Amino acid sequence: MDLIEKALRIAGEAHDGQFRKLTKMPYITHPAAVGMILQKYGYGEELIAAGILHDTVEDTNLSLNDIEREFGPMIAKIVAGCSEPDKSLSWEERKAHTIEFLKDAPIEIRAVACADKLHNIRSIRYDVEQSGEEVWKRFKRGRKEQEWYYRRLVQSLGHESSFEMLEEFGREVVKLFGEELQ
Ligand SMILES: Nc1nc2c(ncn2[C@@H]2O[C@H](COP(=O)(O)OP(=O)(O)O)[C@@H](OP(=O)(O)OP(=O)(O)O)[C@H]2O)c(=O)[nH]1
Repeated sequence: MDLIEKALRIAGEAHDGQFRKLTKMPYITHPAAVGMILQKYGYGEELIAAGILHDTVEDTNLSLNDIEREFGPMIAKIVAGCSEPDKSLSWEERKAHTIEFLKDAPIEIRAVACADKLHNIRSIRYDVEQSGEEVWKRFKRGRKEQEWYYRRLVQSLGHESSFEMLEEFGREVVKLFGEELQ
């Protein structure tokens, strides 16, 4: 079976019944959008499949072994790189770990993580445009902390080298939070 079709079927089933935070939007719309973003920026089917699968280990019953068995070591490595290793830690510790890890992560992990964060920040912007500042309440931390997280993500993802999708992510961060005051 085509790799992307297989990723959609497996992720679709694994995320069945899950929704984006406090919405009626089926969760699978997010990983599918991440795959589409990667396709738009010219990445190949292995990265697109990894993008579609990126939240399966963190948020569903699938394990990294399941992903490696079905999709091989490269896709499993990317999914591992996009998963928070310890969900029991505080929000601050988990996000600080992501920021540090992405600084010198392999480019294929940075590309999928960037597509993930790009879709998340765009959906926040659309939600704020539609529903106003109430939207921040659905997250574990509010606007100020999310601003800190997204600005650090732009720096961290560009620590080694920049790429086209990261430029777009940087523009989205400025659209939502404004230029950073020095
Ligand atoms: N923008 C947005 N995000 C949503 C929505 N529903 C779920 N999420 C997920 O929520 C996370 C941010 O929510 P927080 O409350 O700040 O943190 P937490 O769930 O990770 O504890 C994002 O994770 P992340 O750590 O930034 O990345 P990742 O988990 O996708 O890798 C994102 O994937 C939604 O409707 N809009």
